[in-house]
Amino acid sequence: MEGRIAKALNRLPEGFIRTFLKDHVKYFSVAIAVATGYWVAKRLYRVFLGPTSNIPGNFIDNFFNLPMIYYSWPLGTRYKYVAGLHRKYGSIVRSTGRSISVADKHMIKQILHDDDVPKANGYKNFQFEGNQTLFNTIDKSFHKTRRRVVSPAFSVKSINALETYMNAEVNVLMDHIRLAINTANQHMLQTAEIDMWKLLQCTALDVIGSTAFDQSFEMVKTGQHPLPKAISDNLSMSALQATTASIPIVNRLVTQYLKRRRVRNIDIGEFMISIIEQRLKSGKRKNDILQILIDTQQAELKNDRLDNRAIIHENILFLVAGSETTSNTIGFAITHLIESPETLRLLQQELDEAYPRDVESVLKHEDLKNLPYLNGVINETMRLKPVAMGGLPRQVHSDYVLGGKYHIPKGMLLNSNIYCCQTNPEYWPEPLAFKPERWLPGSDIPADKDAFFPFSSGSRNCIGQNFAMMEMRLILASFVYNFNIEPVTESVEALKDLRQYITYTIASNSYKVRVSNR
Ligand code: HEM
Repeated sequence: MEGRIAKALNRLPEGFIRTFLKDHVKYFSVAIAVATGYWVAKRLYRVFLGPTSNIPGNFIDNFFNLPMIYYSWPLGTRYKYVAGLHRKYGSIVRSTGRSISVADKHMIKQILHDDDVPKANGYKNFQFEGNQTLFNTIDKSFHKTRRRVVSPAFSVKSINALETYMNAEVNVLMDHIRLAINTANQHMLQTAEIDMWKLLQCTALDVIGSTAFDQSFEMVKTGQHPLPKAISDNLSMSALQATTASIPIVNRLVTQYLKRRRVRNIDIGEFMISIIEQRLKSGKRKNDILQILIDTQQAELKNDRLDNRAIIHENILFLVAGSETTSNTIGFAITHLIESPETLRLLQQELDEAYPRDVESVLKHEDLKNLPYLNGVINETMRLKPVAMGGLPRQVHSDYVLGGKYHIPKGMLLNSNIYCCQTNPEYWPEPLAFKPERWLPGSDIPADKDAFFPFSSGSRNCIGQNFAMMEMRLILASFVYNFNIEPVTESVEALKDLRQYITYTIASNSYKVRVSNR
């Protein structure tokens, strides 16, 4: 060792430093050996003797604590790696030196619900220009107030008032598909090929535009609008920022690049402020989410008022949180129905019984919400394809005991892995099979509702879940009620590459189907 260090020092340029180091090469070697020994011992201690050593995991991961990007390559595939660890080691695993993944239903309930462990610091990466929102804040007291103020917009009464807006957009989608079929028929084709994945994304954006501020983006009709594009650019950049968080130099470069890009994306703020100003100037009241947020400005308590900036950022959040989440879930439901034609037949049968085909009728949420098979299809899709496939990261700010026996040191991440819990064979017979009948009353293989967290749980659960369920029921039911659906060969291939970027999705962002009128 000493000889090797001496040789290496010979390569340094002549001068004081080289002479000094060469004169003291012995001490220098000892210092390096001590530092390396300490580093190795510390890591070995963490793996074999430290407080989390009773939690199994991969030795290399825990010893080196490699940056997250290492496990996330190709981008968006980290969830597969962690699922593999759960398959190998069980319901609780160390997924890196600093992070623990949990797929045990009792422990997830403890983390998210009972102890309400705070969101991980990484959520700050999603704060556009430092603005806190319901989703990205890690400050509990900010969250408590903001949630109380925003909640009326998502009450059952408010959501019911949004059905008209949603139905208008669903009709646009149905007309669009009928037109595609008519055009195909004119060309002597019996079915039309449509990219359902993209169409659903467009529909979800139109729905959120109309319900949030009474302004459809007309994405289904025109295929584009600058606002969703600017928001999705910002979001994918934030994801990159989060993934590089543990490599400070790369993270700093990414952050600087983002700042420049965001300045170019200034139109987001301008677009939103003009909508708010138009609303205030017109003096007309609407039934949308924006109206409820604007109304808070008359609240008695100062803390309960949302200024324009807060309204803008919460609305941007709804656009992000409320679009691909629902569209991808409906999209995945369609992929499952196509893969299993009997489930599609049963769903169509249920809808036909509710709305006999010889009577012209409009599908209403009041009826749809009580259709057991429709709800079974949606729940089963969210079980196997949860939006938050990668889990829900929380961070303990003081030493913490999980499940009565795991000692988690301050600063560690606890990731509630809802996918691995929702496919945990301890709770779900035939865990990977798509079986909507699990959710029917009296089923032989009843769903374990305590092991089902698609909308999370506790104070940070999804505020938009009633909204999402209404939208998903309306769109999915209308689609399968009106059309026959068949797969396209390339789409079967597309399903082989699924990724978790922000939400769980198909890597090619495309899923084509053949449709004809029923
Ligand atoms: C299938 C549809 C949806 C699913 C599966 C879903 C799932 C989730 C999950 C798992 C969380 C917790 C995230 C975390 O802890 O990191 C969440 C939070 C949130 N979601 Fe959803 N979501 C859906 C649709 C929506 C819609 C339609 C909206 C709004 C229009 C929405 C708005 C929000 C907001 C604002 C939060 C943050 C709530 C808080 O921290 O107080 N979501 N969602």
